Order: sequence, then structure tokens, then C-alpha cells
Amino acid sequence: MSKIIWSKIDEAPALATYSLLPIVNAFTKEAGVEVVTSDISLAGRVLAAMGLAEDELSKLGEVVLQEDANIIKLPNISASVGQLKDCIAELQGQGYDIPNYPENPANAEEEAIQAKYSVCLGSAVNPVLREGNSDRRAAKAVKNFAKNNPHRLKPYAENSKARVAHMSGNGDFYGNEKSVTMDKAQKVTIALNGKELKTVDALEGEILDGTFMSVAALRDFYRKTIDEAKAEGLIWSLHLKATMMKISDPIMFGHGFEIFFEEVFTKYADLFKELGVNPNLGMSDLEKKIAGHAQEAEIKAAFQAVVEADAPKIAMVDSDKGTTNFNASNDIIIDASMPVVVREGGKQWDRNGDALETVAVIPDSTYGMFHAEMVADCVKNGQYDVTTMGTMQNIGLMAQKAEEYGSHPTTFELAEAGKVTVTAEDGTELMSFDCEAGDIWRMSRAKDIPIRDWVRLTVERTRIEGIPAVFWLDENRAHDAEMIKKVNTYLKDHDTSGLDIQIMNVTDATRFTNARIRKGEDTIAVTGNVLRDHLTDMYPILELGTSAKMLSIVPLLAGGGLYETGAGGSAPKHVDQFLEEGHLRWDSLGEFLALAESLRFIAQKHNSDKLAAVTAGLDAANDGYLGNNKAPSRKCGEPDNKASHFYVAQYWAKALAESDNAELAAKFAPVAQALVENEDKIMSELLAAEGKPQDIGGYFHPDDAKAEKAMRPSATLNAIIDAI
Ligand SMILES: NC(=O)C1=CN([C@@H]2O[C@H](COP(=O)(O)OP(=O)(O)OC[C@H]3O[C@@H](n4cnc5c(N)ncnc54)[C@H](OP(=O)(O)O)[C@@H]3O)[C@@H](O)[C@H]2O)C=CC1
Ligand SMILES: O=C(O)CCC(=O)C(=O)O
Ligand SMILES: [Mg+2]
Repeated sequence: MSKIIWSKIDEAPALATYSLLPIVNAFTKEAGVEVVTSDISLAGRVLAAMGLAEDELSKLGEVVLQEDANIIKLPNISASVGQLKDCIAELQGQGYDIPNYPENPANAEEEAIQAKYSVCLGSAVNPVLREGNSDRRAAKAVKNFAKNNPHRLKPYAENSKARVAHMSGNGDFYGNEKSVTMDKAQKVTIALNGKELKTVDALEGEILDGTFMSVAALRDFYRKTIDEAKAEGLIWSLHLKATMMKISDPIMFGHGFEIFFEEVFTKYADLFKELGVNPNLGMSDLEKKIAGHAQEAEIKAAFQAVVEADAPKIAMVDSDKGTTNFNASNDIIIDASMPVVVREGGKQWDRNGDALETVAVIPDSTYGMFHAEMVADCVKNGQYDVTTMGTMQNIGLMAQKAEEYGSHPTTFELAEAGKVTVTAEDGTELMSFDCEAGDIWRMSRAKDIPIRDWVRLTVERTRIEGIPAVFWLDENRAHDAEMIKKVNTYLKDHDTSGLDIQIMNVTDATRFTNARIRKGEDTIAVTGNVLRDHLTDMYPILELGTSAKMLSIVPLLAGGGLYETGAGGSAPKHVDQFLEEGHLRWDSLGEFLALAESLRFIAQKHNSDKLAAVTAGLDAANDGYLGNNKAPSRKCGEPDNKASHFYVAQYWAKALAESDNAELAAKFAPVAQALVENEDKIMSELLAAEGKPQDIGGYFHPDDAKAEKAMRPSATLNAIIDAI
């Protein structure tokens, strides 16, 4: 039996799994493939951190280094402190004897507890599993479906004032960056004023970048954008990635929050200190800290006064619930939020739920430049046309914690002013930086083997697709200048004859890609890790309506495969709706597509005709699913996620019944017949389960039996599937 590991995760895709996995296993076992789960949910990781469950994530971290790894990774929660605390409380309520999360540890014991829990915070899963580079694109059938069934993109107003504000390159990560390529493997020490901050083992050929965000420059930039937004009547919105950049970006968020409400933070500085207010955790945490205090009402009124008088309007992350852009750092996720700005005609929502033109504030110009050009392009040329637009495919450098996304252990909020040095063991000073107290200094790393593989994958994909590929590299950025040297060297290892492979800076690459997209032409964007993340939500959200419909393949360096289900997240809103009314609007298309790729990989590796036939059957089912538009409806009382799984099962069985493989045809003919004949009965059983609240025994840690019951309400369907 070959094995596919299917990650057990959180929220909507986890609920969908209860219905989908029994179907998947029933079909794949016929071709010798068993699909097993591995629990990397937030609750699972919390219990593992406290020694109450197996550490499945670490085990998977070993599996991805093996040649036969085959993992389907669904999106999981990248937890904020608030989500972590809620999860802990739920587990305690279920009887697990685990301690509270000590936010401000008061002694060594609490510090140890905090350290144990901290491995569950932020983006803790993806960096462990991503031992390969990223190949994200829309399957042709999915792209064509979107063109024929366009979602709505809002037009831009004439003379729209929407724009992106980023720092000018002075004082930000872009402007301060220095970069070296290691000529030999050796230890490298980062020190502040001669005191060691961290020592790491650098590899030969590895690119090391040092840089910092000047906090004085950042605060000035925030002040300037706030004034400008007010003067121009634009809504002020902040876009960062505090989940993934879990050390630097919450701090940058905190400065934004403090500057926006500068008078309030100044006036109550002493009290906030006493109460342990941490601006990096946002308004939701501040409200908890002041709750019950004698000055609570007065402080709330002071915040309100700023909103009503001196400040521009603030973007809301959820205007229905009244949560602003400052609610919690993890609520603002740039890869998800900027596509919404572009999609909505350059607008964000204010507290009344009105969409208004925004100045999207993205401090660091490294990535701000991409978003600035996206918005400027739409302001100049108008909204995209979903029915005709071309596609962006991405080849992203990601393996071995490449670049900024692996920089957490080497990011520091400097405790004092002075010189940060990066010195090799042989005594060579590689880089040095003059910084102020509070500046955010970081070192990022990109190892040589992943870079070679990224270039290889680019050539392979460009050859297959026959479309231009552009490396998004900026010779004026220190890191990219080192990278360009490597790319030019490693391209020579391949036959690139007849291929159109170019190198362009971020602004030019965005213009080039977008001009082609507007003409209906396709382009491969070859980017580093952060642009990978931003581009693979931006373009799919415009092209397909959601990035969850993308193929997201990670060919692992060791030879195995990791199939991520889209770039979308875990859709918490969908769970709320399911709990209230039994209707799950999550679309599992990403899972269907990932499964097909995962099966194809095994079929090719083991030369299995039978599995190839099962895979071809799933391809046909996926086409049928798209062609007949069986995606879940958003509304209760209409077919939802469960019904969509039923249709995929029916189409899959029908395809296998007609397969050239006689064994499969014989096995699945009666299944197909039963699924067709009982369609009305099954649909009515599924719909009868909607319209009522569901009890699944927990949000973060549901009761498997209850959740399975809620997600498999059709006795007729279950009997057919379970009998296969
Ligand atoms: N790879 C990973 O593991 C990732 C994890 N995350 C995590 O996910 C959580 C939620 O993030 P959030 O930013 O809200 O993003 P989500 O992608 O979960 O949701 C954004 C919206 O996109 C739509 N959507 C996304 N996926 C689907 C789907 N399969 N079917 C139908 N609609 C879909 C939904 O729109 P509508 O509500 O209109 O139906 C949804 O509300 C966070 O904890 C975040 O850290 C985020 C990104 C990636
Ligand atoms: O790991 C995370 O927190 C998010 C990952 C993500 O956004 C992506 O890979 O597109
Ligand atoms: Mg993303």
C-alpha cells in the first residue's frame, strides 16, 4: 500500500475533511493507496507542546526529507496570541490539564511555559514542511471555468485617488539591506555593540542579508501617511504579514497603532505600562487590559475622540463586528488584504460598512513597490476583465526557510543604540549597521541548493508552458544583486534555447505581467518567498475569485511531493455559518485538485496503470464538478460542501465505471449506478440537515464523532461509500 498523508487541520477545511476523506479512501484503496491523517491542527500542536499528544508536526518535518513523502497539506491556523489563548481555554474546558498562556511571564516557570507555547504561534507549520520550492498555478479547467463564470471585480472610479504608500527606501528594510554570499561554510555571529545576539552555521554558497527598519523613519512615515490620508479624504489602511513575519511585523503594527492614537498613548503612557498594555497586540488586547479599571470609560472615550476628530477614517477588518484595522496584528494579512483592495476598486470599508478609496500603507518598499504598481495600474487602466484576462503562474523560492520567511530566529528589536555586526568565525566582518534603540534588525538567509532547484524548476516549467518567465529581481536591492549572479550562473546548467527568460525589477516585472494579462497572455513570475506569497493570492483572487482554487505543488528537494491546497486560509467565517445553520460553504476544489496531483505522482513513480486510471477518473470528476458548477452555494438551504463531495463521488464513480481498467470498471459500475439512482434521495437527506445549529463539541478541537455525524448526514450516501 502506498501512503498519502492528509493533514488534519482547523476550521472550515477540517470540517470538510470529515465528509471528504471517507469518500477519498473508498476510491483510492482500490488502487493500493491509503490516505491517513496527521494532526497538525492548532489544538493538536498545543497538546503536543504540553506533552499530551504526539508531535505530529515534527514527524512530518522528517517525512518531507524522505524520497517517498506524499503529503496533502490543507491550510491551518497561523495563530495569534488571542487564537492561542482561545484554543487553550477550549482544551481546558474539555478537561485537559494545561496551563494558561502567560503573556507577561513573572517567573522562570512561566517563562518556560511561554516558550513551550510559543512554538504554536504564527506561521509554525508551513516553514517546517516546505522542503521544496513552490509551483503555484491555476489548472487550465479552473481558469476556463472562471472566464466563463466570472466573479465580480468592482470598477475604479474616474480619477480614483486610491494608492499605496510605502517608505521611500530610506530607513526601511529595502534601503538598509547589505548582502554577502558565503565563500565557505562557517559560523557567523550577529552582535550588538560586541555583545552576541545569535550565532548560526552558514553554508558555502549561502546568501546572507542583514538589514533593519529604522523605527524613527517608520514612525515619521506613519505620521505623514495619516496626515495625507486625512487631507485627501482617503481611508487609512495598514497591510502587514504579522502571522508569517511574526517577530518584525507585530512590532511595526504596534508603532502604527501608537502613532494613529499618539495623544492617547502619550497621555496614558504610565497607566498603560502599569496595566501591561502591549500595542503590538492591538486594540482587542488593550480593551481586555483596561477592562474594569476606574479609567476604562475615559480611555475608551479618548480613543473615540481621535477617531471622530483628528484622524482619517480607519479601515475595518470586519465592519459588521466593528473591528478596525488595529484590532489585532494577526487580523491584517497583506496577501489576503491587498487583493481585496484591488478587487474592490481601490477601496476598503469604513465603520458604517461604506467602501471608500484608500491609501494602503505598506511600510517596507521591498514589497510595497509591487502593490503600488498593482493599484496604480488599475487606477490608470481600469479594473481587469475576468472573462479575458491572462494568468500569472508563480515559481517561488521557498525551500529551507528561504529569505525573510525564515528570519524569525535572527530578528531583533534592538535594546540599545549602536553597531550591529555580522562576523564570520575566521574573523572577517561581513556586514555592519549603525542603528538606534528599538530598530528592527534582521538577517535573512537563502541557501544555495534551494536556489539551484528554483532555477531548475523555472526552466522545466517554462519549457512545459511555452510562455515567458520573469525573475523578479532588482539589481538595486543588495540581496537581489547577489541572487542575479547565481541565477545567471545556474541558468547555464540548463538548455534554455528558445525559452524567454528575463530578469526585471519588481515594478517593471509587475508592469510587464499586467500588460500581458490585460491582453489575455500568460506569464510565469519567478520570485522570492515573500513575493511568492503576495502574488499567489493577488492574481488568483483577481483571476479566479479565491486562491483556494490554485494548484499549489511543492516538489520536495528529496524527491517526494507536498501538495498544498491553495493559498487561501481556513475561512473562520464559514465555520460560524456552519455552526449556526449546518451549511458549509467551503469549496474543496483545492483539495480535489491536490489529491489528483498527489495520486498522479504515485502512479508515475510506481508505474501503476490502475492508479493512473483512478487518477484519470478524478480528473474527469473535477472537470465534471467545474463544468456542472457544483461548487457549494453560499446560502443555507442550497447544496453546500457536503453535496459537492457527493457530486465528485458520483462523477468519479461514473468515470471509473467506464474505465479501460476492467477491475475498476467492474467494481465501480454498481457504485456509479447507486449514486445516480439515489441522487434525489441523497440530496434531500443532505439538505434536510441544513437550517439548524450544529454541535461538533469544539471549535479548535471538535469531537471527531460529533463532527463526522454533522458532516455525513446522508445515511444513503454513507451506506454506498462505506460498502465500496
Ligand atoms: N497556508 C496556510 O496555512 C494559510 C493559513 N491562513 C490562516 O487562515 C486563517 C484565516 O485567514 P483569512 O485571511 O481569513 O483567509 P481565508 O482564506 O480563510 O478566508 C478569506 C475568504 O476567502 C474565501 N475563501 C477562502 N478559501 C475558500 C474556499 N476554499 N472556498 C470558498 N471560499 C473561500 C472566503 O470568502 P467568503 O467569506 O466570502 O466566503 C473567506 O472568508 C488565519 O488563521 C490565517 O493565519 C491564511 C493563509 C494561508
Ligand atoms: O503560513 C502562513 O501563515 C500563511 C502561508 C501563506 O499565506 C501562503 O503560503 O500563501
Ligand atoms: Mg499567502
